[in-house]
Amino acid sequence: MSPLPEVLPIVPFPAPARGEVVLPGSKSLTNRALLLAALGREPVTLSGALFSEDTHLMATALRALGCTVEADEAALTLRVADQAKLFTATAPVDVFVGLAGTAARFLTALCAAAPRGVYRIDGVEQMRKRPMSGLIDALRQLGAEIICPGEEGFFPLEIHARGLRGGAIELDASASSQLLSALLMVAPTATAPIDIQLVGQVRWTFVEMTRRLMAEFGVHVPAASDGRFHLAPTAYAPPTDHVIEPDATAASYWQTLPLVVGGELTLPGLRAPGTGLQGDAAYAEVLARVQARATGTLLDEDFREISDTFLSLAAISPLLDGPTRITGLTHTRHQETDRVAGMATELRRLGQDVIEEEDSLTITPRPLVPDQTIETYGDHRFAMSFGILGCHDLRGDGSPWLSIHHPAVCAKTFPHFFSLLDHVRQKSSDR
Ligand SMILES: O=C(O)C1=C[C@@H](OP(=O)(O)O)[C@@H](O)[C@H](O)C1
Ligand SMILES: C=C(OP(=O)(O)O)C(=O)O
Repeated sequence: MSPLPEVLPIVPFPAPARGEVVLPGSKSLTNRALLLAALGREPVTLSGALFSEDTHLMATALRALGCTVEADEAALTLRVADQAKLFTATAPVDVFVGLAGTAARFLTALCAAAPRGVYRIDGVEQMRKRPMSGLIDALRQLGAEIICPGEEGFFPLEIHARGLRGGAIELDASASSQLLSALLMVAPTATAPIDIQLVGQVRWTFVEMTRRLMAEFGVHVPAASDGRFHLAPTAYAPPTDHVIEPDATAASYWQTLPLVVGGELTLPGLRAPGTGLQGDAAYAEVLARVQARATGTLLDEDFREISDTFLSLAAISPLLDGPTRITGLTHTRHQETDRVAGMATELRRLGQDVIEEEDSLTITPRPLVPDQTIETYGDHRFAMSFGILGCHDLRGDGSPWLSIHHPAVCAKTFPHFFSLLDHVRQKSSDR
C-alpha cells in the first residue's frame, strides 16, 4: 500500500458502485477480545481481527505487560499466550495508548487490577483531554492507587497496582460508555464481589457488547437492574478460537456510498441489525428511513446509541432530499476531536446551511462549493465520511472537486480505506 499524500483529491465514481467489499474486523471487538484473552490462562486465537493503529496499540501494550501476542496480518489472526507472564515486570512499565479510547480505558482498568507493579500510561495530546475521571474514581474506590501527574482526572496516569478489593462503588460513565465497559471486564478479577451503581446516563449499546463478549469468554454478568451491576469474582474461561465480526461502523461508509453514486455493494459477513454484537449495525435502519422519506421533509435521527456512524450520514447530507437533523451528539465533542463543531465547520466550508447546538446538528442542503479541502482534525471518521461525499460527480465530468487533508488518519481503524475506495471505483467502472 503506497503512503497517502498530505492532501488527497477524491476521484468521483464514473459509474454506480458494484461488487463486494471485504470489511476489516471490528475495532471494539478486537480490543475487547485481546483484553479478555489476556485474562485467561490458555492460548486464544482471534481470527478476522482488525489490524490498525488502535489494535496495534492494544497488542503492543499487552506485550509490554508481559504476555505474548503473535500477529499474523496476512491471516488476520492474533494469538494471545503466556498469560502467566503478565504483570511480572519488576521495573515500571510504560504503556502508550495513542488516541485509542478503547485501549486507554481498558488498559487503565487492567493495570489497576494487576496484582502488583507500577504502570505509567499516556497517550497523544488529544487523549490527554478525553474523559477518564469516572473510571479513575471508581478504581480508586476499589483500592487502586492512581496518580495523575498532570491534570487531575486525565492522562498521563501512574498506577501502583495491588489488585482490586471489591465492594460497593459508584461510577459515572456518562462521558464515555468505555469507562463502564473497562470496569466490567476487570471486575471479575477482584478478590471480593463488586457492586457498581451507575450515576448519570450511560449509552448501552457498547456495554451490551461488553457483557455479551464476556459471556463468550466464560463470565456471565447479569444485566443491570436499577442501574446496578453485581459482579462476583470469577475466572475467565476463554474459547481457544474466537471469530471477530466485521466492523459495523466501517461498514457505514460502504452502505452510504450507493446513496452518493448509485448502485449496490455487498458486504460479506456483516451482521444485520440486532443479530450481532455491534449496535452500529442499526445504521442500516437509518439509511432505510433516509430513502423512505418524502422529498423536502425533515429527517430527524437520534444517533446517541450509534454515534460513531453520525459522520457517515452528516457528510453526505448536502446530497439528500431535505434537511437532516442529527441529535444525541454531546458526548462526541470529547472524542477524537469535537466532532459536532468540526462537522459544522466542514459542512459550512462546502456551502451548507448548518445549525449547531450542544447536542445536535441540523443541515439544510445548499449548492456544494467545489475545490475545498476538508480538515480532518486527526479524526479518521472525518477522512472516511467526506471521502465518500467526494465520490459524487459534482461537475458531471469526473474531475475531483473535494480533497481530504491528512487522509492517513484513517489508519486508526481502517488503514486501507482509500486504497479500497480506489479498488471499488475501478471494479465499478470495469463492468
Ligand atoms: O466501547 C467501545 O468499543 C466504543 C464505545 C464508544 O465510545 P464512547 O462510549 O466513549 O462514546 C464508541 O464511540 C467507540 O468508538 C467504541
Ligand atoms: C470514538 C471512536 O474511537 P475511540 O475508541 O477512540 O473512542 C471512534 O472510533 O469513532
